[in-house]
Amino acid sequence: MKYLVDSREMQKYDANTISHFKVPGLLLMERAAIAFVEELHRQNVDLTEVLIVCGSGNNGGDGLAIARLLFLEGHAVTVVYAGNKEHCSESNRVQQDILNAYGISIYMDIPEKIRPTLVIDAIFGVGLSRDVTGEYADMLCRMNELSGEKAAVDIASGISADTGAILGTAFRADLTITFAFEKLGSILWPGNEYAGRIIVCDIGITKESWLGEPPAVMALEEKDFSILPKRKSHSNKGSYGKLLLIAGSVNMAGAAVLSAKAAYATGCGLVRVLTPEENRAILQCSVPEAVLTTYDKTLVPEEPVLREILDWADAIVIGPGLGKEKTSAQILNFVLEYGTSHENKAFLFDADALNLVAEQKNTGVQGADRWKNFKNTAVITPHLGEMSRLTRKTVGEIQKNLLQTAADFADENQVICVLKDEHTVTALPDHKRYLNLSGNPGMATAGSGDVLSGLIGALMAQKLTSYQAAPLGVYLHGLAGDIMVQTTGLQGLTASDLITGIKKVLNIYTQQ
Ligand SMILES: NC(=O)C1=CN([C@@H]2O[C@H](COP(=O)(O)OP(=O)(O)OC[C@H]3O[C@@H](n4cnc5c(N)ncnc54)[C@H](OP(=O)(O)O)[C@@H]3O)[C@@H](O)[C@H]2O)[C@H](O)CC1
Ligand SMILES: [K+]
Repeated sequence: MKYLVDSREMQKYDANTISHFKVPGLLLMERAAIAFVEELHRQNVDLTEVLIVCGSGNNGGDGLAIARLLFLEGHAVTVVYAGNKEHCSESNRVQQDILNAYGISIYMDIPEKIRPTLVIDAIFGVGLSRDVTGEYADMLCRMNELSGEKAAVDIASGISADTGAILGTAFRADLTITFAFEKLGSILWPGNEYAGRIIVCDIGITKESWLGEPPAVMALEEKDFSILPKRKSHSNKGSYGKLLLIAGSVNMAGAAVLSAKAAYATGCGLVRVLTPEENRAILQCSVPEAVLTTYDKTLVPEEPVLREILDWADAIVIGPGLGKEKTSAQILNFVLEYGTSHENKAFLFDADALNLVAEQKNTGVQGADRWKNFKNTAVITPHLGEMSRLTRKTVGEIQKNLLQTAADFADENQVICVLKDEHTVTALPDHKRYLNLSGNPGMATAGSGDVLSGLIGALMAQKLTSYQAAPLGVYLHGLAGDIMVQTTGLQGLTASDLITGIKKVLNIYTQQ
C-alpha cells in the first residue's frame, strides 16, 4: 500500500521534518534539487538548452537550486523569475543569492527566440492557493508552446494538488518529478493529463514526519494481494463461501450472468441467483454452476422464501440489472430490513438497488437508507450517475470533488462507498480513502460494474471483511482489465474478458 497526499498534508509533513526533526529546509531543498537533476539524467532528457522558470515560493527555490546544479554540470541554462522577488520565501532568497554569487543571470521574462530542449516548471508547487491569472497564466501558456520536453518540479503549476482541478491555466508536463509522496492532484483527472510520467524521489521527508497522522488517501499495490483467499489442499465448495445474487430482470439477464460468472471466477464456493422466472433458461445455459431461485415478476416471493435464501448466504449482492419494478423495490426493502439485524452477513448494493434507494429517499420515504443501521458496514458501488441520484449533486460537481463526495457519503451513511470513475474511490466511514490506480479506459464498457459487484461479493463470501473486500476488489478488477487489454486492445475489451482477466490475476497472485 502506498500513500497519496494533498497539499495540506504535504505542507504539514514538510514542516514537521523541519521543526520536529530539526532538518533544515535548505537541506531538503538541496536534496530535492539533486534528486531532480539525477532523475533527468536517468530519464535521458536532452539537456542541451534548458529553460527553467521559477516562482517566488519554495517550489521556485527548488527551481533555482536545480538551475545552479545544471549550470555547474556545464549545461546551458536560462533562468527566468516569474513573480515578485520582494515577496519571496526565505529559502528562495538564499537560492537567488547563490545564483548571483555564481554569476548566473536571472531574467524577468522568457527571452525571445529561445529554443529549449527542456522547459522546467518551478512556478508553483503544493503552495498554489488560488486561480492562476494575469502574467502567471500568460507565462504558463508561453511555456506550453515552447519547443522541447516539459518537466514539472513536484507538480505541474496550475494543478490543484488536492483535487487535480486546473486552477485557471496549467503547465502541461511530459514528466513530473515529485518529492517524498505522490500528490493526489497529479493522479486525479484532469490533473493526470498535465502530469505526464510521475517519478517520486526520496528527499528525507519520511513517514516519521506524519507524527502519528498518516495521509488519508491510500492506493493498493500488488503486495496487498497477500490477503486474497487461497485454495486449501483439503477443502470443498463449502470452504469458499456462499453468495446470494439478487440480480436481473426481464430483458436484463446479462447483468446477473456477468455477476455470477465473476463471483465464480473469484473463487466463490457457491453462487445462488434470485431472479425473475423469465431468466431461468438463459442463466442455466450461461452459468450452469449457479443455483437458481426464481420468482414471478409481478409477485414478490413470500417472506419465508426470502428469509430462507438470505439465511443461506454468507454475502448478499443486490442490484445488477434488478430493474425498478414494484417487486424489485419490495425485495430490496426486505433486504434492507434483514440487514439491520444480521451482523454476520455482508451486503453490497449496486445499480438499480441504488437507484431505488435514491428514488425512495428523494420522495421522502422513511428508512429508505436503512443501510445506515447495519451492524456489518454495507458496501455500495455507485457510478457517477447513480451517485448523482443518491446525493442530488450533478455529475460535474461530483467529478470536481470525487474524494470528498465519496468520503462525505460514507460518513453520513455509515457505508463503504465505492464511487466508480477512471480512478475509483473507496471511502470508508472513518474518513480513510483508497484511490484505485489499476485499470484502463477499455473498462468503461457495459457490464463492467456487474463484474465488479460479483467480484467483491465473492471476496466477502470468502470472509474478507467489507473493509478489505471493497478496495481490494476494485484493485483486482482494474488489474484484470490491464492484463486483458494486452491481448484485446482498448477497443475490444468486454466485461466477459474481465472475467477471464480475474482468473489470470488470481492465478498469478495466489500461487501457494
Ligand atoms: N518546505 C521546504 O523547505 C521544502 C519545499 N519544497 C518545495 O516547496 C514547494 C512548496 O513551497 P511553498 O513555498 O509552500 O509553495 P509554492 O512554492 O508552491 O507557492 C507559494 C507561492 O506562490 C504564491 N501563489 C500561490 N498561488 C498563487 C496564484 N494562483 N497566483 C499567484 N501566486 C500564487 C504564494 O503567494 P501567497 O500570496 O499565496 O502567499 C506563494 O508566494 C513544494 O511543492 C516543493 O516543490 C521542497 O520539496 C523541499 C522542501
Ligand atoms: K511546479
